[in-house]
Formats: sequence, C-alpha cells, structure tokens
Amino acid sequence: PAAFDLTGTLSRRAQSMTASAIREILKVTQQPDVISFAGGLPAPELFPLDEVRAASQRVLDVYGPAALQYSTTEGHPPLREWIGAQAGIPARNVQIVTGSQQGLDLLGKVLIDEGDVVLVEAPTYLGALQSFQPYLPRYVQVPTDDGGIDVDALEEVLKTTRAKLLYAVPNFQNPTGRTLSAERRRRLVELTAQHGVLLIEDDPYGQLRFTGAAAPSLYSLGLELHGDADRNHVIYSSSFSKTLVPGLRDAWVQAAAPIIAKLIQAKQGADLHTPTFNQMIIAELVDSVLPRQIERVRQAYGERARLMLDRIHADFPAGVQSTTPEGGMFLWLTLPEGVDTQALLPRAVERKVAYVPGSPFFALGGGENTMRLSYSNATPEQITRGVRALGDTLRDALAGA
Ligand SMILES: Cc1ncc(COP(=O)(O)O)c(CN[C@@H](CCCC(=O)O)C(=O)O)c1O
Repeated sequence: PAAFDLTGTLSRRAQSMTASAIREILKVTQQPDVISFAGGLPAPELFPLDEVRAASQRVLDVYGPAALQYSTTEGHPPLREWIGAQAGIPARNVQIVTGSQQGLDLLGKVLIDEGDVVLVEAPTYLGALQSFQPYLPRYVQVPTDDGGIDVDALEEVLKTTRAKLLYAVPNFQNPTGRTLSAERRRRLVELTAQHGVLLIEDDPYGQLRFTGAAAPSLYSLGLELHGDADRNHVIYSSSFSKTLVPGLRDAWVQAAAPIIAKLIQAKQGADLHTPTFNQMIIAELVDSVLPRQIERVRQAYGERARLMLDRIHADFPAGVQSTTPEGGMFLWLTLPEGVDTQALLPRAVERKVAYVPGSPFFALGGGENTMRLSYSNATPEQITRGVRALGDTLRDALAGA
C-alpha cells in the first residue's frame, strides 16, 4: 500500500497546538535529586491521606456499585448543591468538570469561533492559552502592572477592539502571584459588561490567601450588577486541586444557564461525566475536612513564600526583581535584559534546581528574561538549597552574559 502521510492528516486545530512548558518540565523534575520550583503542585506531604481513605470506604459503603457506575454529565447532585450554596446561586448554574483545565477547554469550545478576539493578561496562565489555542482565537494582550490588569489600558483597548472574552486570574495570579485590587475589579466588571465582553474568572487559588485583605470575586460583582446568575456575564471557574487534592480531577464552572447547557453538551462529547467515585469522595470531604485543610495549606505556603523571598534577597545577584504574593503558589522574577531563562534552564538543572521559563506565559511572545517560581512543593530546606543553587546559576550567567 502507498505510504500514508500521517502528519499530513493532522487538523488545522491540531497543527495549532503546542506542548505545555509546565508538563514538559515535570518530566525533568521527576529526577529525585532535582529541587523543583516548576509545577504548581500542592505539597503532597500535606494531603489528607487518612481522611481520603476513610471517605473512599464510606462512599463504597453508602453507595455500593453506584459509586462505580456511569453518572450524569451535570455532576454529583450533593456536590453541585454544596457549591451552589457556597456561591449563593442555584445548583443548575454549577457544572462539575474534570479539573478546571477541562473547564477552560470546554469554555473555549463553546465560546470561541476562529478569529474571535480573546483578551489575556501579559503574562497569563499558559494552560489557558493551551486550552483556547485549538479554537483559533486572535489573542490581544492587556497590559498589567504590579496591581494586575491595568484597567485604564483595558478601557483604551476596548475603544478600538471588539473582543469575545477576557480571561483573568484575579487572585494570586498564575504566573505572577499578583492580586487585582477591589477598585480595579469593579472597573473590570463594569467595562466588560459595557462592551459586551464575557469575563472568565479563573480562581483555583482564591482560598489560599496568607496575608492582606480579601477582595470580592468578579463573579459576585457581576451578580450584583446583573441581579441574578442567569444574566451574569462573568463565568467563574474553580477547583478542589489546590485546597484538597489535584489527582481526583474535581473542579467546577459557575455560569448563566444557556452557557451551562452548552458546557453539558460539550462535556457529553468530551468525557460523558467527571469520575463518579471521585466526585463522591470530594463531596464527603467538603464539610468536614476542607476548612481545616485550607488552613493547613495557607499556613504552610505563607511560610514557604516568605522564606523563598528572604532567600532570594539574600542569595540572588543584584538587578533581579520579584513579585510579592499575598497567597497562592507562585512568584515571578524579572532578570536583567539579556538573560534568557529558557537557555539558562539546563544550567540550573545541572545544579539540581528547576523553574518554568517565563516566555510561554506570554500569548504573543516576549518575557525571555522572566521566570516563574512555585514554592508550594518544596520543603523549607529545599527552598533554601534550591534558591542558593539558582542564585549561583544566575551569577554565572550574568558574569558570562
Ligand atoms: C490558573 C489555573 N487554572 C487552572 C489550573 C488547572 O487546575 P486543575 O485542572 O483544576 O487541577 C491551574 C493549575 N496550574 C498549575 C498546575 C499545572 C499542573 C501541571 O500541568 O502539571 C501550574 O500552573 O503549574 C491554574 O494555575
């Protein structure tokens, strides 16, 4: 038979896809002696292992075979009810998804037509870019500063640009660790409503505040503006990955009924439903274990963030700027012009430390002299040792550069 040109068969969507820099580095950081500041992995030593074991047993005792059977696409009713009650909205405005990463993919599928303008922060979460990319949007970057999205700059952009949606991470942003002020949140919700731009609020870290005062979610500001969940132009996404465990892949989306209806149809085509057993386990944990677990994680990450910042100020060469997170898992470094963090990564790994180079977080490129550091999955001892190794790597690069 004639040789089959397989690569020629790939769709234009497939050809538009690229690998996740975070997922690719995870392979490198699997080496046991490498200290990883790369993936935003929750601290495994803090996982509520015994509570998950007991919950799994209880679920099998209570539900029996139904815990292992197909279940509805919408999600496990007690879990949807619980989430709706937390948000003060009906459960029918809540859709369970298999990780908020799937939520982003399904939102891309139901909202983005080829060529639609998608407004994103510069830098933004590269996983969102990866989810939206196959739907062939036109990215427009919204300027940011140390307070997050620059809403004055956004107002200018919206005067000349018709956009379909704006994707934002207002709390402890991935990758910068920045938090949007209450004042800017109000402006952002009003501006997007005024210009008919859907606002996706991706908030997996909102509960993990370890300093400063909380600000209202964009979603709750949208509810105030529009009066009810079915007229809210803000779509809220969150997850149990960072507050409980990521491996059960349980997350949710809050949106107006017409969008939820399409997410359900898209999800039917994607995975039928989120694993039944996993949802039931999470539902067992939300009242009894979740509040205490959030406190434990908040405390630990606050300590690790402060330690990492102290060590950076002690061990890094001059000319390096860092953000100062109030919560979450990340901080963001800007190095002197000319340093290429992509090229530097192998040098760092030789010194047994890893990070995520910054440029993949920019939809339209740039950021070669930036990097993201996660402090969540390194013990205080590893943070001290890893930051020193990274400081030495940078010093060599600056001497050589
Ligand atoms: C803003 C934002 N939105 C969604 C997600 C995905 O979280 P889940 O799918 O709910 O676990 C994440 C998780 N991002 C982590 C985890 C990625 C894990 C991995 O690719 O191994 C990271 O940036 O390192 C996120 O930061």
